[in-house]
Amino acid sequence: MEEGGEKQWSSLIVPSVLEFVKENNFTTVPSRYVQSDQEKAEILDDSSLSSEIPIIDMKHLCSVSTMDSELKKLDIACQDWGFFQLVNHGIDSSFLEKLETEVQDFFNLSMEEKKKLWQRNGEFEGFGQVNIVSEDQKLDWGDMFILTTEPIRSRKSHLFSVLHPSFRETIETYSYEVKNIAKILFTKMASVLEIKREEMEDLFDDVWQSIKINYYPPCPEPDRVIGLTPHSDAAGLTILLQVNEVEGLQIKKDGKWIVVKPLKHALVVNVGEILEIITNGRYRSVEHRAVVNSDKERLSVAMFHSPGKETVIGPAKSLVDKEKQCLFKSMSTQEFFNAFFAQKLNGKSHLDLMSI
Ligand SMILES: O=C(O)CCC(=O)C(=O)O
Ligand SMILES: [Fe+2]
Repeated sequence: MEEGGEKQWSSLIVPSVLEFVKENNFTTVPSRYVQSDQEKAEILDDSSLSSEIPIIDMKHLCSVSTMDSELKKLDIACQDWGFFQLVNHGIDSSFLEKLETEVQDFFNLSMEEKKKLWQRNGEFEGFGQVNIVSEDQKLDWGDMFILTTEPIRSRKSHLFSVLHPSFRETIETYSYEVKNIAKILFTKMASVLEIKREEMEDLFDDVWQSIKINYYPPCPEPDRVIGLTPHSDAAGLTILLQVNEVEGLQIKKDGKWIVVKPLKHALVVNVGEILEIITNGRYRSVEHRAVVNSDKERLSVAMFHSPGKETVIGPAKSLVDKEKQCLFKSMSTQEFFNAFFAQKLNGKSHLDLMSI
């Protein structure tokens, strides 16, 4: 669907899982949410590696005496894991608590209130789902709300204006703070990879940031459903807050699923496909998923950071000049996203589109 010359990644409209849970007394999950045994049996969970997911300290990254060793840790985290937990990031704890409470209140709004914020036909932002391309596709056990936060000119006023003013202000502040963290991380990564600083800055100067709030209701048969289908993020960098400290996020490492244990107020940072492309494959965008449980709801807030829609993405020139081998094609962020959202989530399969 085209609007103002921009492609909208329309997804089929699906019912709210939270509403279903609230309105029905049930013990068996509707078939549309039941995953095939094949999908589930494939890989085992492994909790022993959870504690090895790297933790990066932002203060160490930014202070002269500790910078070098923390940069090394960052580099290894992005190469070997594609994921790390960021601590001492500078966002105030009391602010994060406010955000967490408001996010919870937001999903508890009445259905009537939520309808004002539902995806309009063919639109991507608002309450709803993404990557739903057919009526018989299995659905995830979760609801989501998506909003573009940057650039400010791209904000959808019909959604922003309906948000409660206090929540709107919280989202604006959070968006600003997280954007700055993302920009610092991009610069640090450029320095350790010896990508020219200006080249990285130019890519993310007009950063395109969106917020996605995920809500996974409890499920009486958690092992038969999936909260969020295995995927890797299309973005450059995702910065995620595990809101209510309920486990659910898992990343795939060496064929096993590893839990990313919630650390209070730490930010989970992961490399997305665009960063894998820019770094010519040095940094890896890793497959991850969210599982649900039988008695606790789970919430997370993801912030995605990508180059502006018209910006051309491809392996950084200053890197390829040295490495002499270019692994990916170049295309605009918009074209890359068009391809990403035209299909259902399926691990990392769409990165193949960019491979040379
Ligand atoms: O809920 C989570 O922890 C994962 C969310 C996620 O991967 C996403 O929104 O892309
Ligand atoms: Fe993700």
